[in-house]
Amino acid sequence: MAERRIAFNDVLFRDKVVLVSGGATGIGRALVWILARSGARVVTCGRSPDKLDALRSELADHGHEVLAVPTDIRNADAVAALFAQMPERHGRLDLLINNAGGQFPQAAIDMSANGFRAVIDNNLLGTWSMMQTAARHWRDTNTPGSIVNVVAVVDRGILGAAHTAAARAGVIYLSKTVAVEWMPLNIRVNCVAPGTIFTEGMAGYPEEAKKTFARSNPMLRLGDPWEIAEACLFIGSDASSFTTGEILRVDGGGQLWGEQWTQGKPDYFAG
Ligand SMILES: CCCCCCCCC/C=C/C(=O)SCCNC(=O)CCNC(=O)[C@H](O)C(C)(C)COP(=O)(O)OP(=O)(O)OC[C@H]1O[C@@H](n2cnc3c(N)ncnc32)[C@H](O)[C@@H]1OP(=O)(O)O
Ligand SMILES: NC(=O)C1=CN([C@@H]2O[C@H](COP(=O)(O)OP(=O)(O)OC[C@H]3O[C@@H](n4cnc5c(N)ncnc54)[C@H](OP(=O)(O)O)[C@@H]3O)[C@@H](O)[C@H]2O)C=CC1
Repeated sequence: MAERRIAFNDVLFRDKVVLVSGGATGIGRALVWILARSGARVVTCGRSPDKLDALRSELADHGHEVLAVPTDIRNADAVAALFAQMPERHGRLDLLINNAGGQFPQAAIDMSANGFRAVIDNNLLGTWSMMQTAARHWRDTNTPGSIVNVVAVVDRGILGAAHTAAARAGVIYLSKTVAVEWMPLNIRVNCVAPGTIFTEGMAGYPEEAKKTFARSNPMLRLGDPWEIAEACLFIGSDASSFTTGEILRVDGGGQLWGEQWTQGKPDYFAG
């Protein structure tokens, strides 16, 4: 990631301040790298301090300074404390990328109330807390802003992940709503919907399912975190100044062709 080619020029984010949630691994880590190399001042968060320390030192080895603050996005006080650090450190915020999130694969019929709620809490309520806190910051400082929410492709549901399908659909329609409500505040709100992307997050999925993931799109391959990061950069930056309320699917065409069973394909659908 220290060397990989970037599709955009290196002035697009020069001196911009960008907050990326969940930056220590996977798509978030690619985002932190690409933004740091594009001249942005990057702030990130995550629950695990160890993972954030590793990220910080990896970037420092290449001359990039990243502010990485242990924060659970489900905790409103922690989110407020995170935002309070930014003006102190960087003076402002230009872009928020809500990438933190996740779920576990399970048949909907077996989900416990608490398991369902945990995924809604993480992906819908946590993301909303970040969005609203950022919008209040931009309103109170009378400065423009941009939000990118990393969601998922929900057009055909997400088999074996009903809780996250519900949460992501919630984020998408929340985004469309505030894209209009917050335009008087000069805040753009867009979503990037990744298809199946090879990240550390895949560790929680059964081997039987992982073997079939490449057939979830007509490219017959998994996506790379860098491919999602570049899409987030495009839609979050001034390169997309006339775009708001949009969903950019980056899924190798998976919304058109392919099957994705997060727990393996049931016999009923085989053959
Ligand atoms: C986008 C789609 C692409 C799907 C497409 C497939 C492509 C795969 C590629 C990867 C896609 C990714 O999104 S990768 C991102 C993956 N990363 C993550 O998921 C990290 C973040 N996730 C999490 O932290 C957890 O999954 C989450 C549940 C949301 C939050 O955790 P908590 O600490 O709050 O949870 P806990 O307190 O431990 O548990 C709360 C309840 O959830 C239940 N629970 C927790 N894990 C469970 C499990 N594996 N199986 C059953 N049930 C589980 C517990 O039993 C509890 O219920 P009770 O027992 O009833 O109390
Ligand atoms: N990979 C894929 O195929 C797809 C991924 N996505 C979504 O893209 C995003 C990134 O996923 P990916 O990179 O694959 O997965 P990872 O598990 O690698 O990354 C998720 C990151 O979010 C952080 N995180 C999770 N919950 C919280 C929380 N409550 N507060 C703060 N940080 C949190 C994690 O760190 P920590 O555990 O330390 O908190 C972790 O670094 C997620 O929202 C994911 O669901 C969507 C579609 C497909």
